[in-house]
Amino acid sequence: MDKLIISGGKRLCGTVKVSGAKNAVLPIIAAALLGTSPSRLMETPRLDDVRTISEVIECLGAKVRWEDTDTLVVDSSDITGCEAPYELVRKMRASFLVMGPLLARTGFAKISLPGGCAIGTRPIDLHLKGFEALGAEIVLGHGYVEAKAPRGLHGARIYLDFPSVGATENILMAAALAKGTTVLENPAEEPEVVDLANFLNAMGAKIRGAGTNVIKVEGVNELRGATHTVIPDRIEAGTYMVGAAITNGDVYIENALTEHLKPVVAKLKEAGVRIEEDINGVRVQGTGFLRTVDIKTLPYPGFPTDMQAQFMALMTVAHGTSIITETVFENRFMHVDELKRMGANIKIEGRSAVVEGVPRLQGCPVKATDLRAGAALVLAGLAAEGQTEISCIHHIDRGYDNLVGKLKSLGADIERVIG
Ligand SMILES: CC(=O)N[C@H]1[C@@H](OP(=O)(O)OP(=O)(O)OC[C@H]2O[C@@H](n3ccc(=O)[nH]c3=O)[C@H](O)[C@@H]2O)O[C@H](CO)[C@@H](O)[C@@H]1O
Ligand SMILES: C=C(OP(=O)(O)O)C(=O)O
Repeated sequence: MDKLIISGGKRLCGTVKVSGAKNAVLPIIAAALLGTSPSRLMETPRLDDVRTISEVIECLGAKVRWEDTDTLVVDSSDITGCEAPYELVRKMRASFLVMGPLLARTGFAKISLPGGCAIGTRPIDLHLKGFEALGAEIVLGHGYVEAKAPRGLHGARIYLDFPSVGATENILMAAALAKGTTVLENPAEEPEVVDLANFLNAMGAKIRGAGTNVIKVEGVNELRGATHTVIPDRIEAGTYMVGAAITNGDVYIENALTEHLKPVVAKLKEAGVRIEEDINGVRVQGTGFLRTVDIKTLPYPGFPTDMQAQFMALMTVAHGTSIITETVFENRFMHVDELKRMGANIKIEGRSAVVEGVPRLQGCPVKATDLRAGAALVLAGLAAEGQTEISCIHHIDRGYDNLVGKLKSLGADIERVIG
């Protein structure tokens, strides 16, 4: 098992470019299954999750190849299968996003029930509610979900009890080929949903209102492949912004869209971090003094849950007390125990963590429990006194493209030790 070894205390300085968004490209790769001709996806990040979902759609008969460093070509002209196996779906929940396209394209889909993961049970009831509303028959059994629509799908009015990102995306992909009009109420409004809708429209879909609280879809008979540039990863960008702040550094994050990061920018400014936004990115400078601030995670446009762990790492070395409340997932404080091993002073009270800032963290061996918890430990290690050794870094490999290379280019003392 590989590990990361970080010697803390180095200021991050310089320029880093943000890669394409994991949470945009995964549904977009799934959506390419709808196309009867090849799609070219530019700014595709080199992530384990991209490899996993590529394996899933190859199981279904799609052909996937890299055209150059960051362009992925997906050819789903011939779909030969309708079943996504457990060993792939369990690796990455987002594999479940192939259900909507498969159902719409072939009238049948059999997908392994996605397990939960460290951050919560992560059910799929809203996905299935949407598919049934569109006319699919759903059968659960033997760890699989089967969806059948032999006569095709039809439009429907669907209300989501919670603005689930995945359910919104799965339903949009299914509705794109349904007969008639679908109205989706209370959908997720994340930028990644908008990017998916833009890709689907480039394929010939008729989707209006993505990014608002009502989305309308006019079903069409066929979708063709399209060329699309994936939006920058706002969570990767936010992670490097916190990296600059926690090391009292000075980092220009190229390609960052701060429009997608308003709550993170606002909270970093409240904490005393200097932020200069421009059309090509954002400059983040530490000011030598960090104030604690309170955060509460919410669906977009609220503070993103995917930035909660990273921000908590920052608050562990700020002056004062911070209350961090996680409202989206029921178990997303797995990083707390590991940060406490490094000397952080954190108490969990229900869905909130009370963080008392300490002067400095101490490097030590810690374990990544999930993707963003791992990112938080990297940030803590960059600021800590001494050496931090992070194990189980396969979690981190899911969502950060060339993390070690990018941090090294900013002056971090970090090595990946092959285990
Ligand atoms: C690949 C991808 O895009 N992952 C993101 C996506 O995950 P994902 O799409 O899984 O997250 P959801 O928005 O669906 O989940 C949010 C909440 O809704 C609940 N829920 C979800 C579906 C459902 O059918 N029933 C239900 O109750 C979940 O348990 C969770 O408590 O959005 C999350 C919330 O922004 C992010 O943290 C993830 O990084
Ligand atoms: C939770 C995340 O991703 P996933 O939904 O793929 O687990 C994340 O990106 O923080």
